[in-house]
Amino acid sequence: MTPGERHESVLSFLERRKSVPLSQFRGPGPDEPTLRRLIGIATRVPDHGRLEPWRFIIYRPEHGARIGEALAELALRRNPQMREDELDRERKRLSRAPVAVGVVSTAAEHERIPVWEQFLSAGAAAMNLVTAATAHGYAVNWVTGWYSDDAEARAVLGLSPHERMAGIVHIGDYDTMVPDRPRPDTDALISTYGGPARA
Ligand SMILES: Cc1cc2nc3c(=O)[nH]c(=O)nc-3n(C[C@H](O)[C@H](O)[C@H](O)COP(=O)(O)O)c2cc1C
Repeated sequence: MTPGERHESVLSFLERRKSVPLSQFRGPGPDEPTLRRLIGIATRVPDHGRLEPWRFIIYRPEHGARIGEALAELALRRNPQMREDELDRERKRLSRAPVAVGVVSTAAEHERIPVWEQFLSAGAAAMNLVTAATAHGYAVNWVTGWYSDDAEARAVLGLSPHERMAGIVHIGDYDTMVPDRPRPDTDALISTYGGPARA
C-alpha cells in the first residue's frame, strides 16, 4: 500500500458485497490453511491499546452437531414449551455451513481503554472475516442468537464467563447469486454539523 494508491477493484467489490442465506450453503467451504488465512485478515483491525480483545473458535459440522445437541437441551430447559421443529433448529445452529467461526469478544475492564471500544474491535474483526471470506468467493453469513445473552449457553459454545459472542460467521460454497436486499439511502444518513448554535 502506497500513499494515494487506489484499489478500484476493492472499492467495487465492497459496493456489491452481500450475505448469502444459510439455506444456499453447500460444501466443501474453506480448507484449514485458507480458513486460517481469512482469520489472519480478520485480526487486521483497529484495536485501541493493542489489547487483541478477540479470539476465534472454529466449529466444523461434526463438532457443531454435538454442541447443537447441548444447545437444544438447554433451550428446552429455558422453555419447556419448545416445539420439535424449534429444537431441531437449535440442534442445527452450528452445523448449517461447512464451517462456522465464532468471533469472541474477550473485552475486559482496562484502566485506559473503554470496554465499549474493545467490543467494537471484535465487531470489526467479524466484519473483516465476512469481507475476506466473501472476497475469496465464499457464501458468508454473520449470525448471533439467544445463546449470546445466556451465560450457560455461552459455556456450551466454549466461551468463558466474561466473554461474549460478537457473531458466528458461517462460511461455505454456493451456486446461485442471490438478489440484493434494499440498501440504505446514504444521503438520508449523512449530515454536516457546525457545532451548537450560539446564544
Ligand atoms: C451482530 C449481528 C448479528 C446478526 N444475527 C443474525 C441472526 O441471528 N439471524 C439472522 O437471520 N441474521 C442475523 N444478522 C444479519 C445477517 O448477517 C444478515 O444476513 C445481513 O444483515 C445481511 O446483510 P448483508 O447482505 O449486507 O451482509 C446479524 C447481523 C449482525 C451484524
